[in-house]
Amino acid sequence: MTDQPWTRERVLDAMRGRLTVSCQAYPGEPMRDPRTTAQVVRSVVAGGAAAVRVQGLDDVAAAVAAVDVPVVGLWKDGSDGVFITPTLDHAVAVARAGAHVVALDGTRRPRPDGRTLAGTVARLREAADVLVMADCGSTGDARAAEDAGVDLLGTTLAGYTGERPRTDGPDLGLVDEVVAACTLPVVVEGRVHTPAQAAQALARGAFSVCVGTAITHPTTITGWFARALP
Ligand SMILES: CC(=O)N[C@H](C=O)[C@@H](O)[C@H](O)[C@H](O)COP(=O)(O)O
Repeated sequence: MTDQPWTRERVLDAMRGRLTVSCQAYPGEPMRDPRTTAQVVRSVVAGGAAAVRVQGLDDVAAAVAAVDVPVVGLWKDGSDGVFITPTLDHAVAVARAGAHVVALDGTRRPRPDGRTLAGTVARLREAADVLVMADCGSTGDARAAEDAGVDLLGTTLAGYTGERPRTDGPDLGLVDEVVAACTLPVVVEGRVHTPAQAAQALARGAFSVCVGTAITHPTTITGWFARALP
């Protein structure tokens, strides 16, 4: 629980130049349990995470109760097309679960509820006092999301929407483009697999860097090691 409210300014100050850790287990996985998420969240905060990113309403609520750092919340519904907090209803639910930042699909693809991103952001702000992070897949997405009134631009969907190649590491080319084209803070997210890549991303002018798999997904990390052996 927070002693002081996570105002917009406090959230941005906490994240600026620092590490956000995404703590997600996927449907059917052994760690897919809000209590486990809370333990992982506490562990990464102990290691220096300045903010956490958490998927699912119960997980968001558990994370907010577990740590005193900003919680970026999202609700994944499905795994194809627009699935990261895809509708206004999903976004409002994530905010009501206690997220300080609501991450949502920030692409220009049609949304399942037929709303525009700008309309979604405006209605979400009427319903809750939260920051909004747009998960983008290209510079065009980022420009459109900035115009739509979000607070933060994420490179989360680079390599997942068909507009950019799926690079092995973070898409630093996209980071350069978005930093040059937009004025909002840019969060580098997606395939940041080493501390050096995280530092490189920030050195390119990003506002913050978010790491998921390489810190919190043991099945994938184990696979990297297992496959490296003869
Ligand atoms: C594309 C998509 O669905 N990304 C998701 C968004 O929340 C998560 O599955 C990622 O783990 C997260 O973005 C962090 O990225 P990485 O795990 O590569 O460090």
